[in-house]
Amino acid sequence: MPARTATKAAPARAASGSSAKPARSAAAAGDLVMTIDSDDDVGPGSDDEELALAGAAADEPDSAEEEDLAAIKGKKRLTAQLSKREKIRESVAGSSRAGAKGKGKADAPDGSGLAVSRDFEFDTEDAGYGTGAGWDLAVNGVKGSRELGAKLSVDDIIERRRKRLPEVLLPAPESEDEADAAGSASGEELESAEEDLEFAGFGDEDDESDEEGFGAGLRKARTAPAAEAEDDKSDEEDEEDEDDEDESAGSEDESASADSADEDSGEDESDQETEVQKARKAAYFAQEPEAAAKSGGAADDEAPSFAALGLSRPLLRALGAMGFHAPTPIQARSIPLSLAGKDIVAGAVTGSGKTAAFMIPVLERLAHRAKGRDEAKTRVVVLTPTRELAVQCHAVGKALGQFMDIRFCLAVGGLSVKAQEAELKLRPEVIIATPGRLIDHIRNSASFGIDDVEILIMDEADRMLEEGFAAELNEIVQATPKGRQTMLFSATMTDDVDELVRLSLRRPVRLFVDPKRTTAAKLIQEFVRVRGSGSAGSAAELTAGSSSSAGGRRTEDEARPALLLSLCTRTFRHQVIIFVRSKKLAHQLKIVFGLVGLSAAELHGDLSQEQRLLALQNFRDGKVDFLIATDLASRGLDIRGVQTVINYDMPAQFEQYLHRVGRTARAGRNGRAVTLVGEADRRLLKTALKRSPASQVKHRLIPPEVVSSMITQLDELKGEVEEVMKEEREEKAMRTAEMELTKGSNMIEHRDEIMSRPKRTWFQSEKDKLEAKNVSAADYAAKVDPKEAQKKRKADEAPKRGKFDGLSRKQKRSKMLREEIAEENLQPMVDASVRAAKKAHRPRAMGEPEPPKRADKTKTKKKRSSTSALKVGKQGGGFARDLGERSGEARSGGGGGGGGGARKKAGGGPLGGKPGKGGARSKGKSGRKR
Ligand SMILES: Nc1ncnc2c1ncn2[C@@H]1O[C@H](COP(=O)(O)OP(=O)(O)OP(=O)(O)O)[C@@H](O)[C@H]1O
Repeated sequence: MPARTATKAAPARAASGSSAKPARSAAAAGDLVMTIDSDDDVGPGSDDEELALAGAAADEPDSAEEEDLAAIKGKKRLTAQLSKREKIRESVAGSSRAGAKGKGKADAPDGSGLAVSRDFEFDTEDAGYGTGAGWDLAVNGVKGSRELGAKLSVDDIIERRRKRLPEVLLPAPESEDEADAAGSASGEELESAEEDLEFAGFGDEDDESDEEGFGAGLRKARTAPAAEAEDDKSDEEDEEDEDDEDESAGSEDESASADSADEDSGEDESDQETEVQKARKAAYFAQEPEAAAKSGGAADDEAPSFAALGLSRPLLRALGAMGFHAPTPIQARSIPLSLAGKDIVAGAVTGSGKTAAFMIPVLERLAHRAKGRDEAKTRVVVLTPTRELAVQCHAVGKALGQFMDIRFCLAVGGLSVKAQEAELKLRPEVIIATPGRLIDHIRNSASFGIDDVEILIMDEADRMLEEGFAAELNEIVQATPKGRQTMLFSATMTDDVDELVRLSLRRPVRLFVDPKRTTAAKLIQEFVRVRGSGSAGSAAELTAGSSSSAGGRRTEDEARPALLLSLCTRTFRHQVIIFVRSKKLAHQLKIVFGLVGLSAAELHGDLSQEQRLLALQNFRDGKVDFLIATDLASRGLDIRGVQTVINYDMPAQFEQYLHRVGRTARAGRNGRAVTLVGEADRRLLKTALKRSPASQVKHRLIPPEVVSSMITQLDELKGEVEEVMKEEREEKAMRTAEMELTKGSNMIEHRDEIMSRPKRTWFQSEKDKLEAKNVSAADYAAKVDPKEAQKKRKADEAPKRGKFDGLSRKQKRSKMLREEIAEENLQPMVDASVRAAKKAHRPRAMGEPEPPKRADKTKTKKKRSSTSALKVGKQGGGFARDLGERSGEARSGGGGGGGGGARKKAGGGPLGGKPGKGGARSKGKSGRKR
C-alpha cells in the first residue's frame, strides 16, 4: 500500500488533464498514478481511451519494457514541445479568465406569494447549510487530488483567441420595462391562439406576427401523432449521442416514460386507467394511514413541525442549523411512514424537499441502532442515477447528521476506488452510490457487502427503473436482504405496478403529494418561437461549413444560437442553466459564449468527473454566469439562486421538461423557464400549456433585428469555433502522448506491483453496455411510436434463440469447452499442451534412436500404478495429460492467471452462490464478463 501512495506524485501532470482519458489510463494501471479514475465509466470510449487502456496491465512485460525504454528516449523531444505549450499557457494565465469573475451571486427573490402547497411555505431565510448550500468536495480524494489548470484548457485557448478577435457587438441589456413587455403574452392569450388558429401559421417564415402563430395549429397536431412520433424518434437518436454515462448501460439522458397518447389528449394518467389497472393498484399498494395523511402527526389545529414528528434532539438541532423550520408536505407525510418501516413510493414536485424526506427518517432510525464493535455495518444504501446527485445527497445527509455519530460513504464512479474501499472497510452506516460503482465494490472490495442493509432508497426512482439500469438494479436488489425497507422518490414517480414489481416491495404506501406532472408553484414558463424556413434536424452545428441556409433563408437551428445569445445578453444574464440535447452542442456553445465574452461552464458526460464537479462548483459560487448542460444535470440538482432555466431545445419527453425547469423555482422561490420552441416541439408545448395555470405561462418576443444581427455575428465566429476545436484536438493528442510516456515509465518502475494486482471484474462489458443502451432506445421508441411498440412486442414474443440451439451434441460440447477456456483464461495452457502434444507425435528424424529415458519413465510409472490418468497418457493423450498436469499446477501453485481454474474447481461459478468474504477480491470473477 505505501508503495502505491508513493508513486502518485510522479504523474500528477497526466492527472491534471481536462479529459477523462488520463483517468481511465490510470485506472487501468490500477490507480497507481491517480486518485481519480473512472472505472465504472466503461461505456464505449473514444480511441485514446482504448489506447490508454490497452497499455498498462495487459501488455507483455518484456516487450513493453523495451518499447517504453525507446519511448523514454524520445522524451526530450516531447519535453520541448510541452515547454512550448507551457509558455502559451503562461501567456494567457495572466489575463482575466472568462470564468474567474468571482462576483457574488444574487439570491433568487424570496417573495411571500404562493407556497408549494396550500398549507406550506418554505422558510428560505437560512436554508443554506454547510458551505453556503455548496458541496463538500473533500470526499474520497477529490480535493487536492490534481493540479488544476496545469494543462492548456479550452478556456485558455478561447481566451487567447478572443483577444485577437475584433470585439463582438452584443445587444445591450434590456431595461426592466422592456423585459416585462417582451414576456407579456399570457397563457390565456396562448390558449386562445390555440383555439383560433390553424397550424399553417406556425413556423411559416412569411408569417410576420409571432403572436398569431404561436401555439397555433394544435388541433391539427392532434390528428398527426404519427408524424410527431417520427420527430421524437429523431430526437431520441440525437439524444443517444449523449449516452455515455457512467452509472449504467444507459445514458444519463432521460428516457422517462412518455405516454404519447396521454400527452396528445392532455389527460391525466389516472383518467386513462382501466378498471383492471385500478384494481391491481388497489391490491398492490397499502392505504396511507390517516394520521400520516394529516401532516405528520400534528394535531388538527397545529401546524406540522419536526418536533411533532418525534425526531431526536441532534437531528432537530441540525434541521435548525440548516434553516429547515417546518417539514414540507412530502416530508410531513413520508417521515412518519418511513419511521414506521413502511415501503414508500413517493412523488412530489421538483424542489419540494424529497431528499430530506428520506434522509431525516433514516438518520432518526440510525440514531437508535445497536452500537458496539460488532454492530458496525452498512445499514442504508441510497442509489441515485448520477454522480452529481449522489454528491449532493451525500452533502445533505452529512449536514443533517452533523450532530450524530453516523458515517457516510460516497461511492460513485469517477472518484478514487481506493479511497472508497478504505472507507467501506470501516462499514459506514450509510452509503450513497451510483449503481455501477456500488456493484464494483460489492464484487471487488474486500469484505464489503450489502447483506446487512436494512433500508434501500432510490432517488429519481423512475429513472432508475428504466431499462438502462435494469440489470444493475436487479443485482443490487438481490444482494440486499428480502426484509429490507424500500423507499422510492421522484418528481415524476410512476405508480405502474408492472414497473415496480421487480423491486419486491412489501405492500408499499403510495404518496403523491402534488398532482402528477406539474411544475413548481412559482415557476413562470416562457416560450420563444423559433422561426426557420426548414429544420436542419437537431444536430445543430456551430462550426464553419455547417450552414444550411439556402438563398438567405435560415433554418431553425441557425436561429437558435442567435436567440439564445440574445436572451443571455439582453435579459437573463446571471445564474442561468441552459439545457441542450447533446454533448457536442454543449461544448460548441461554451466556446461561442467564451468567444463573445460571456462566462460559461459546460456540464456533460464527455468531461472527467472532476471537471463535472468543478463546473458545478464554479456555477454555484457565481464564478460563471451560465451553465450549459445536457440532461445529465436535469434531475435532482439543487443549486441555490438559479433564476432562469433556458431550454435551447425542447426535450423529448414532458417528464424531462419538468425536471429541467425544476432546477429553478425551488423551495418556494421564484424562477423562470424559457424554452425555444420549434416546429417539432409543438406536442410538448401543448402539454406544457395544458398542465400549467394560464397565469404562469408567457410568450416572449425578441426583436427580429436583434436576432438577425446576432446571426450575422455568429456566422463570422464559426471559423473561430472550429479553430478552437482544432487546437483542443492537438492539445489532446499531446496529452495522450504524454500519458503514454508516463504509463511506460510507471510500467518499468512498478511492473511487479501492477502485474500482481488482480483484475477487477466488471458488471458489464462494453458489449453488454451497448446492448443495454440499445434496449433502452428501443424501449423509448416503443413508448412514443405505436409502430415501434408493435415491433418490440413482436420481438419480445418471438421465441428466443438459445446459443446452443441447432447444434449437435458434439458441437455443443465443443462450444461449451471453448467458452470455458475463454472464461478461465486457459488459452495459454491449452496452447502449450497442443504444442507439447504435437511435439510428442512429431515423426522422428530417420535413424534417430528412441530417447531411452522417456520410455523407462513410462515403464516405471506403469509398474507403480495403473491409474486411469496414465491410461490416458498411454493412449497417446498428450493433450489431456499436459492439460491435467498444468491445471494441477495452477490449482496448487495458485499464481496469477491460474487462479481461475482453482476457483472453478471449488465451485465458485457465476451462479455459485455468494462468495466468501475473505476471498472478496476474486468474488464472482469466474464467469463474469470483462
Ligand atoms: N423543510 C424545509 N424547509 C426549508 N427548506 C427546505 C426544507 N426541506 C428542503 N428544503 C430545501 O429545499 C430545496 C430542495 O430540496 P430537494 O433538493 O430535496 O428537492 P427535491 O424535491 O428532491 O427536488 P428534485 O425533484 O428536483 O430532486 C433544498 O435547497 C433544500 O435545502
